[in-house]
Amino acid sequence: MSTSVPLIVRLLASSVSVAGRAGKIVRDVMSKGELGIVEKAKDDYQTEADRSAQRCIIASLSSQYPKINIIGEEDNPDNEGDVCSDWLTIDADKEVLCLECPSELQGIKEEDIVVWVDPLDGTSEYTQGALMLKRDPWERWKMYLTHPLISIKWYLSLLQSHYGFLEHVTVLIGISVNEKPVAGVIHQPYYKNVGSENKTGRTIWGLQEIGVGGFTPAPPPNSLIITTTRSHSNPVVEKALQVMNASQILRVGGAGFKVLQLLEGKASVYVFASPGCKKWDTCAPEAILSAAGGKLTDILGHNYKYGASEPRPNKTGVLAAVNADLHNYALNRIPQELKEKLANK
Ligand SMILES: Nc1ncnc2c1ncn2[C@@H]1O[C@H](COP(=O)(O)O)[C@@H](O)[C@H]1OP(=O)(O)O
Ligand SMILES: [Mg+2]
Ligand SMILES: [Mg+2]
Ligand SMILES: [Mg+2]
Repeated sequence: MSTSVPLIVRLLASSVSVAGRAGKIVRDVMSKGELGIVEKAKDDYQTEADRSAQRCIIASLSSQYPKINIIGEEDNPDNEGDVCSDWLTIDADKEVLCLECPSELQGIKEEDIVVWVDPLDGTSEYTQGALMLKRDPWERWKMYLTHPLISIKWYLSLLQSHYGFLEHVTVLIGISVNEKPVAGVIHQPYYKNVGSENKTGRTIWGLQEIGVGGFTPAPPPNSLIITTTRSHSNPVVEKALQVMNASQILRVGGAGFKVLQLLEGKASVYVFASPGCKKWDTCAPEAILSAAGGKLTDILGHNYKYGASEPRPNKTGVLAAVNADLHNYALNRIPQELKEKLANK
């Protein structure tokens, strides 16, 4: 790769390639069927796919950019240095390498950059998607035959909903400079490309001032459609949804997938009034959403900072929208007492 390409563009191009490699690891772990689930805390799981994908990403990026501070979600105490050569990816996406460098980022050095890695966003949906894939096809038919009350339609919709969860899984690589997310990658390992392309997965990228790529942006829906958590709700999260006066609420997994829904016109606002998300969940989505003209803040309307010493949790929740007007609308709808409740937690 030519070193005449500006650092931020090279790093984004490398991140696009390595995110695709990590996505293949995520699919391979699922195909082997041994997920190696570990419970890190209540409702907070890690699988072999989270661990391996992170090792692949961090080893690949740090071998090429040794002075960049790379922070990943998972602790891998046993295997930090153990990365097979097949995982080391030094390719760079050719289309991204041709991008212009934003004027503000022309002189930056590796030391100025912090990269936030979520090797698998939507672990809960990944493990639930696995439940259905694991079941033997013959067992499935037996279940149908021995339960005459279960209609084929009902069974197919159940199957679809579990397979559908895998679509929520993403690999996130967020690039921040001076505490601000400036570029990012969302890779969706289970996205099914329709048409002539016979490949699974897609990679979406964004770069400040330059724009977004890897998908076709769509205008927001005509009515207010909110996207929110499906696996980490609580009464405060629900209260913040009720006050929005939305025409529809979509409950899906992962911060990456919810921001994809905003970018693709499936929803207009993402509301999560709870502290569960961390910096690696929001860095890449925020960078891409801002590059597309959207906005992501906490529930109080404040920007998160992405310096290496910042606390990991996004304590005051997530509020994102496809544009500043809708963000403002949603921000004004959230009652002050709810904002205070989160801020004082
Ligand atoms: N209470 C929580 N504990 C751990 N992770 C959380 C929690 N809430 C949210 N997250 C992380 O934020 C992402 C978005 O949340 P949600 O899907 O609930 O909207 C989750 O996929 C998860 O990331 P990850 O799957 O990478 O651990
Ligand atoms: Mg996790
Ligand atoms: Mg995550
Ligand atoms: Mg994760």
